[in-house]
Amino acid sequence: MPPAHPPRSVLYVPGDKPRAIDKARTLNADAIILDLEDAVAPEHKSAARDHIRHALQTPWPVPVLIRVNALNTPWEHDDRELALTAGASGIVLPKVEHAHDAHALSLGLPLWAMIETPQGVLNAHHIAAVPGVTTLIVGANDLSRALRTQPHPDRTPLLHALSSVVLAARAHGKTPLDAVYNDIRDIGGFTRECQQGRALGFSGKTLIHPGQIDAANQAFGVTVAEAAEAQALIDAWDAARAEGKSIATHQGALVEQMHVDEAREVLALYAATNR
Ligand SMILES: CC(C)(COP(=O)(O)OP(=O)(O)OC[C@H]1O[C@@H](n2cnc3c(N)ncnc32)[C@H](O)[C@@H]1OP(=O)(O)O)[C@@H](O)C(=O)NCCC(=O)NCCSC(=O)C[C@H](O)C(=O)O
Ligand SMILES: [Mg+2]
Repeated sequence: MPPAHPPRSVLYVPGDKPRAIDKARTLNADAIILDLEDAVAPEHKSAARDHIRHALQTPWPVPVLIRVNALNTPWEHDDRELALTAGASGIVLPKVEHAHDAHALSLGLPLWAMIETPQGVLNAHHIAAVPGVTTLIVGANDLSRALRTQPHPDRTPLLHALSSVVLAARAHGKTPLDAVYNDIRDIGGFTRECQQGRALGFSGKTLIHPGQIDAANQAFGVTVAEAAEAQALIDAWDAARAEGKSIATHQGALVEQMHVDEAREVLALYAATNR
């Protein structure tokens, strides 16, 4: 199922936890990633594939993707076969480092490439340019480890990488999704990180627990007040244009065509997420 709008909230669900998979069906995340990689121990990979195949036999209300194991792992062949035949909405490929990695998993399905290594960040522009790649996801756990950064509440050590991923995705019209927040008890910290991610230009956030969904939907969504403000700006523009003016002001600020386009996008996201 194609997403109606860029996903605000994308929940990882371990492929070897059928109870969590069943629960995910009832949650209000905008998309689901059924995981075969880091959430699943090697001895559970095979059972996880069976659970995922079974889960995809019944329709889902939102797009469901499969995160396969990285290229050149012992699971690559079986994961690829599942990805090709299970009926997923797309494939999430971890540890993409080069454009040819994305080409290697070109299965005719939308590919969400995880940028979670230094090489991946440096090559994000080339990865985002691959036609089948629709989305870039930051994997901050792997990236922090590879960069030897220290945890920081404002993610200062990762800011360059985070912005590089946004830049690469936006340059190619692809969707950038922010990394997971590991402390499932700390909704305040999670909400602040969502707000930071939105400010940096991400469209949404990847999640690990149902308790994170509402905060992500709110942070990356449009409030009633934001929608009203967008409409007021458009009204000011329309009034100015009706008077033959080329530009307008709204509440003392300059309004040009790009602000109107932005306001229309805000209204479109509001409409798509408030049906
Ligand atoms: C982190 C968890 C292991 C915590 O699990 P648990 O202790 O069971 O949490 P709760 O008791 O609070 O769970 C309450 C109910 O919610 C269900 N649940 C929990 N998590 C999920 C989920 N992700 N999807 C669907 N449902 C979920 C529980 O089953 C309970 O249900 P019920 O019993 O019916 O009431 C756990 O949350 C978890 O496993 N999360 C996902 C971890 C994961 O997927 N990790 C891999 C992706 S993140 C990653 O790899 C990062 C990236 O690559 C990087 O490098 O940064
Ligand atoms: Mg990772």
